Amino acid sequence: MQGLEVRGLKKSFGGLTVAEGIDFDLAPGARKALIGPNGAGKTTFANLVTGKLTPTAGTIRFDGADIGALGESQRVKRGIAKTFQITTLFRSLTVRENIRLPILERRGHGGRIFGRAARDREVEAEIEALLDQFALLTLADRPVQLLAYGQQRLVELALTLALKPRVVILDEPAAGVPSSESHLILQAIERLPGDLAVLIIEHDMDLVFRVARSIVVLVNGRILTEGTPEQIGRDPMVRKLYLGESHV
Ligand SMILES: Nc1ncnc2c1ncn2[C@@H]1O[C@H](COP(=O)(O)OP(=O)(O)OP(=O)(O)O)[C@@H](O)[C@H]1O
Repeated sequence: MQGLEVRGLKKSFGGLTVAEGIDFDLAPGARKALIGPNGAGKTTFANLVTGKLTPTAGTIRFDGADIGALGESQRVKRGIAKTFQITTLFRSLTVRENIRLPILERRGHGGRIFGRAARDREVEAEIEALLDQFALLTLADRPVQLLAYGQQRLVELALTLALKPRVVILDEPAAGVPSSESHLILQAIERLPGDLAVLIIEHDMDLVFRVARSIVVLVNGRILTEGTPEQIGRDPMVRKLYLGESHV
């Protein structure tokens, strides 16, 4: 299968099992959300997929290949990326300078085929395209620390996309973003490449229901149910356990 294929995933910390029997698929072009109460195991699941954590049991395959033994940076090279956190941005550098860093990293600073000038032009063209995609062109030469919080989160997304991932995990992209800026996040997600597989972990149900075509509900480390937003919205168990009647 193309994309991500997780089977029987389990993670225990000592006697505490925080993921159990998780089967999960993410195909190219997917727009899937992972929701669940605090402590359900969402971040743990994301960290198992990126390789930050090692599973206790289970398999993770990408495009049919077992990637369970690969470390985090090897998985990034294969195309599996999780959003950068604002804390990883260089706050005194400009937006453009920040975006340049992962591009150079991805390209391995290599210049064996092209001359330096041609290579630089390619890098700058990539930066411009990302600035444009994330509506950051007018802010390109401003230090990140002077940007509004929602705009800083857009820079995070741009940095992640600079890695040219095929799977991207958006870990609470709207967390801390004031409602006056949340449309920026929604627009940015809507403008992600169509063939990119997107998994969004988010507590903001408005955002989840707008973006996701499929929603997975995690409770106590297990998948409770998976379905379309319409199915999840009217699932009585989900309403009772998590969403609360007022949300749907
Ligand atoms: N390194 C660790 N050692 C021990 N327990 C951990 C560790 N990391 C996470 N846990 C536990 O695993 C459970 C799941 O945590 P996790 O952060 O994955 O949940 P979550 O669904 O992402 O929660 P939230 O929505 O609050 O971010 C929690 O009970 C947490 O205390």
